[in-house]
Amino acid sequence: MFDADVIVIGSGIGGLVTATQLAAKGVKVLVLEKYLIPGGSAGYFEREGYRFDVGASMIFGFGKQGTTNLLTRALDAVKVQLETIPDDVQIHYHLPDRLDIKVDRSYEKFIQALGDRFPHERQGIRKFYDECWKVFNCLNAIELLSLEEFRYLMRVFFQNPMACLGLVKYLPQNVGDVAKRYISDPELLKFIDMECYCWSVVPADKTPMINAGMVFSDRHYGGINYPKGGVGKIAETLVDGLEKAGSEIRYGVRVTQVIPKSKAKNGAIVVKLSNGETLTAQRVVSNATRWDTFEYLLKDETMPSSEQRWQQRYQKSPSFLSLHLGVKSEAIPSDSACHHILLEDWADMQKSEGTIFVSIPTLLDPSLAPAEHHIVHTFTPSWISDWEGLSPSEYEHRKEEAASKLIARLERIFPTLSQNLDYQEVGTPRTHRRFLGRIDGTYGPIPQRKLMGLLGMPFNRTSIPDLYCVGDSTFPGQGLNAVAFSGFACAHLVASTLNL
Ligand SMILES: NC(=O)c1ccc[n+]([C@@H]2O[C@H](COP(=O)([O-])OP(=O)(O)OC[C@H]3O[C@@H](n4cnc5c(N)ncnc54)[C@H](O)[C@@H]3O)[C@@H](O)[C@H]2O)c1
Ligand SMILES: CC(C)=CCC/C(C)=C/C=C/C(C)=C/C=C/C(C)=C/C=C/C=C(C)/C=C/C=C(C)/C=C/C=C(\C)CCC=C(C)C
Repeated sequence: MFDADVIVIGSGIGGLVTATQLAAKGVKVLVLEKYLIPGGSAGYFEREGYRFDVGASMIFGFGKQGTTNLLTRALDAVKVQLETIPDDVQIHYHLPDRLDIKVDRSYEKFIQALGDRFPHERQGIRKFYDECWKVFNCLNAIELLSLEEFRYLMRVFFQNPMACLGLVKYLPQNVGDVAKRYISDPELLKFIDMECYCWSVVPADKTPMINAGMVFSDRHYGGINYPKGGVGKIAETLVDGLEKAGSEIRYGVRVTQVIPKSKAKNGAIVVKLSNGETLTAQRVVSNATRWDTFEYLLKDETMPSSEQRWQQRYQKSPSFLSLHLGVKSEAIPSDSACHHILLEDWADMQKSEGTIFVSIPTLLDPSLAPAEHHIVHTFTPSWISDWEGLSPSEYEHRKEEAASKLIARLERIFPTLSQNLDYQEVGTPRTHRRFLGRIDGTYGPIPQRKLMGLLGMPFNRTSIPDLYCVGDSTFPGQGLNAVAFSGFACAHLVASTLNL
């Protein structure tokens, strides 16, 4: 029986980065995953020769230089590598009033294209995106570890005081306020809203400036890079590294309860499994969302007041309705971009099934589909409430109906899509809840109202002794590179409590 120092509940990228970072420091880690494969939202499934990504598809963090390339660094730490394929265009936007913009990997090309569409705002566009670079340059100049660890804060401040002061300045700011300082055209401000919404699922005035600095700059610096073999390879490769470093992962193991050490007989924090087993460790890290951790795994405890306050500040974002399509290659011109955003009416941007996201990873890695075929992974925000209380036949009918509507809308970009369908599978918020173990299938926390940037996001420590949280409901929020940061920070903090 493996005697672990640290137990990590869940093998999402947040959990796996925590586990591998600790394992690289010589800690014995046991990861418990309820599903059959690792990765969570960055997992995959296979059907009829297609390998579909379940969620994450546009991957930041695989750059080669600086300090913000956290996925590259996480793999390097446990001596494993992954081949990636550079994506030349981050997103091709198809927006109302024929606003058609490609975000090129080259910053200058992107700024030129946006300026051509809004010539009267050329200067404002440059100033706004240049300010995002200031945030990124501060982040990319410092070692990225736990902001809860005082010695690190002192060290990083003395090593690079200007970068730290820059970050302190931007931590309480939101994108909307910065954009409005430079830009006044209402249509361009809507475009900036969409630039934020498509990864933060909130408009610019609720999106933290630190996160935008990462996304709007890193796409031109390290770039968007797709892992060869599919997004699932990231988690699989991290698991290889974890095992090489002497730690373990168990699959098909659902944690049902965490018992704080004050209630446990031997004074150590306890984890109970659905098969009746109980395990103890010196520290436990939960990669389940904070809602799942405090409302389900700690259901017998009074909710700590810090968590109650967090729940008042943040709400669950919608989940997604996902359409996994296999299509004949005739439907997709070979010079298409891999990622697209489609919206016909600005009033619908935040509505359920309003904005459509598209990812066609086979344009970068054809091995994910049978020869002469593509994957068209299409998703759109959708609330769990729209899918509950239905009979099995109503549920199936609602899925069919939603899929047909999405396909019809997508024909604005790919006019022969419906004629070329080969495979179709629909995932709903219920699917995300069931397979990813995420409450209501949520994509993560979003501010209830306009907040001060990232200041309200909790870090990794919780008020339950020896229990830590990692993943997208901890600082700095959603995104694989963001949860990788949360994993680096969590492992650093846990290691410091173990005097490593
Ligand atoms: N880039 C993109 O295109 C994109 C798209 C969708 C999602 N994402 C990102 O994916 C990230 C998700 O990462 P994450 O690390 O927060 O977590 P995650 O939700 O991906 O992983 C959590 C893991 O914990 C497991 N788990 C949950 N409860 C459990 C229990 N009780 N017992 C055992 N296992 C349990 C789940 O099965 C899952 O594997 C998010 O940041 C999200 O933004 C990115
Ligand atoms: C000492 C003193 C005085 C002071 C100090 C200060 C400091 C140091 C501070 C610091 C800070 C920090 C470090 C911070 C950090 C941050 C980070 C890292 C962040 C990150 C972020 C990232 C992100 C946000 C990302 C994201 C992404 C995403 C979400 C994506 C998504 C996508 C999707 C959904 C999609 C899609 C689309 C299509 C398909 C089209």
